Amino acid sequence: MSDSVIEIRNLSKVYRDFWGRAKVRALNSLSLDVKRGEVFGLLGPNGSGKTTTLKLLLGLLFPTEGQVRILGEPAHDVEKNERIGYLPEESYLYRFLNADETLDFYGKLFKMTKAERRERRDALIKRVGLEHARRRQLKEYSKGMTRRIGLAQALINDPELVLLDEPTSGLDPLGTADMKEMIRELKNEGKTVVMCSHLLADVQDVCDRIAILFRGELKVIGSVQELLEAKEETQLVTSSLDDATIREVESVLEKHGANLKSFSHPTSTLEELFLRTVKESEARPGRRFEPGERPSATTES
Ligand SMILES: Nc1ncnc2c1ncn2[C@@H]1O[C@H](COP(=O)(O)OP(=O)(O)OP(=O)(O)O)[C@@H](O)[C@H]1O
Repeated sequence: MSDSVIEIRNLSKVYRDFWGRAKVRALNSLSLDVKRGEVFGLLGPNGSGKTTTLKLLLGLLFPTEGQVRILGEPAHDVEKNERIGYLPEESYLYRFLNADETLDFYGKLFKMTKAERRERRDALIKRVGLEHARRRQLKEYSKGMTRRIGLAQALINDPELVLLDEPTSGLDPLGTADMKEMIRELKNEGKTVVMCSHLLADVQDVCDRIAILFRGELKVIGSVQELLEAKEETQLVTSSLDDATIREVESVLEKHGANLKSFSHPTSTLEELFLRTVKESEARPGRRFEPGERPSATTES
């Protein structure tokens, strides 16, 4: 079995107007892979093509050029969607159903038996922390509760791959922490997660790898650790040193018996990386960084 759950090759999407005239090139020759079991973050400013990518993966849109294979099948094969969970940016759940009825409804769509539906529904409601509100109509739900039931719905079919569009948007810090924990749990269960988000700190916390899109083009891709680690610098953390020792420390650290508590490359934040990528992409539209390469703070613009 290939360890790539998603294989995107030279994918382009041009939206056309009513008369078939090209209106927007939302994606331009995108190629990337998502590996089994990783949490992958798709980032980019508004309108950079993130949602378009997710919809192409689900086969909800047809590509203008290029190929997408997902779970070993072509993206237009809708049967593979039975193995995928999708949390859209905007919830499209029925407002007059309660949480129990909602999950029961989606369980029926996946042809689950009554007993399976009940078991799955109870487990998911517990998992997303909605036990107190399971019999309230969704129209009464807060934004955070709506995100939670949306996630439960996305997981009803116990999917191998979960696509999350802005999973933490509108959540308070507690809700965000819960959502991040739930994403980590999905990873621990061996599931693959792809998430789009503008909330960079959240992405930094949960994603193994990220890609940054800019106007439909891939600009940066790599592991979060690799992209944020400043290899050209070294950071030492020691026990408190007196001034004299500090002056000598570069040459004689070991001789002075300092207690070296950590030894690492300092990391920047995903926010810095994101802003530098956008700035560099605006200044030099043709510039594309190699996998794992990143625009440095000193990149000229
Ligand atoms: N149905 C559509 N018809 C025409 N243009 C569209 C359509 N959907 C998206 N677009 C355009 O395609 C581009 C990419 O949009 P997309 O929604 O994929 O971006 P995004 O990165 O998800 O943005 P956001 O962060 O705002 O959600 C934008 O210029 C958008 O206006």
